[in-house]
Amino acid sequence: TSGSAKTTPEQYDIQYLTPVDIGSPPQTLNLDFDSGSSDLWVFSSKMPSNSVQGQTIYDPSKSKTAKEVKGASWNITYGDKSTSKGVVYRDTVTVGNVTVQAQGVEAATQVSDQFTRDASNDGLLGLAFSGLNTVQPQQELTWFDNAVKSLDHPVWTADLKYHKAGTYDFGVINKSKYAGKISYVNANSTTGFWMFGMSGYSVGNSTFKPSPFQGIADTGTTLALIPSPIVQDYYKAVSGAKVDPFQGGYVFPCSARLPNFVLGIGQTKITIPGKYINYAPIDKSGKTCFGGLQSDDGVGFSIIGDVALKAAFVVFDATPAQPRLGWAQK
Ligand SMILES: CN(C)c1ccc(C(=O)NN)cc1
Repeated sequence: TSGSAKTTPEQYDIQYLTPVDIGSPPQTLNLDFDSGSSDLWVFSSKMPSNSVQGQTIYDPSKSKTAKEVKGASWNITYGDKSTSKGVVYRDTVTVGNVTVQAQGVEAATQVSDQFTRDASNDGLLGLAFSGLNTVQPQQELTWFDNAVKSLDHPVWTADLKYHKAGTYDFGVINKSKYAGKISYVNANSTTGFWMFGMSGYSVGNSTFKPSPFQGIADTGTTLALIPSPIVQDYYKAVSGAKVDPFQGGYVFPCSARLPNFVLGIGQTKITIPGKYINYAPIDKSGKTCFGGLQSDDGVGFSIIGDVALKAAFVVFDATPAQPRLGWAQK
C-alpha cells in the first residue's frame, strides 16, 4: 500500500496540520506530523474542559475498536518547553488511506498552555524513531513503524509549501513532486532523530562556504535553528538586523530585502528563498519582523525546521540497514 495526505499550514506556516481518522466510527482529528518526536497523542475526553479551547477531542468510549492499555502512561516535553501527558489506548488509525490496526493512541489528560491556546492543533503524530516514545512501562511504536510492514517501500516524504497546503506521502516517492535528482545522505538514527550532516552554506550569490555541521530534520519545528556564526554571517547582509533578546533572536525591519540562504546537503544545494526567512511581524504594527533563521545555541545540534524543509522535497527513508534522508529541489 501507499497513501497521501494533504497538510495545511496555520498562519505564518507556524505548523502544518494533517487530518487523521481514529477509531470506529472514525473520529477525524487534525494532527501536527512531527519528525522530531515519537508519540501519537491527542486531545481527549479525559482532559479538564477548560484546557480544551476549540480543539477536536478523541473520545475512546465512542469507538467500538478502542482498547485501554492498562497501566500505561506517557509524559512529554518539547524543545519549546511545552508539555502534555496522559493515558494510552489502542485503536485503528488511518492516514491518507493507509490504516494501522491497534495503534497506540495516547489520550491526553493534561496539556500545557501553548497547546490549549492553539485551537487548530488536536495533537501530534510523531515520525521520529520509536526509541524516543515516552509511553511507560512499555514503549509504543510510531504510526509509521506500525504501517511500514504494509507499505510498498519503507519511506515517507514531506512536500511542505510556503503559505500553501502540501502533502505527506507514505510508501511511495512521487516523481511529480520534485525536480532533478534526489540526493541522499545517511541518517544517524541512534539519537532517535532524523540526524544528518550538512556540508556548508552560502548567503545570497556569495561563494559557498564549507562549514560541516549536524542537524535533525524536524517537521514539528517552525524555524531553522543553525550554528550562530552562520546566522551572524547571514544577518550581516540584512540592513537593520539585530538580536533582540526580548524577542529571543534576530529581528529586522519588515521592509528589509532578505538574501536567499543556500544549504549544502550531500551532492545537492537547497536554496531557501529570502522571503521564507522574513518569517513574521513581531507585533500588529508590522514594522519589525522576526527571522526564520535563528541560532541553535544551547541545543547541541541544528534543527532544520519548516522554514528550510518547505524549500525542498524530503524523503525520510527508513531502510532498516541504513536510514537515509533524500533531498531534492522542486
Ligand atoms: C506547542 N506545539 C504545538 C509544539 C509542537 C511541536 C513541537 C516540537 O518541538 N516538535 N519537534 C513543540 C511544540
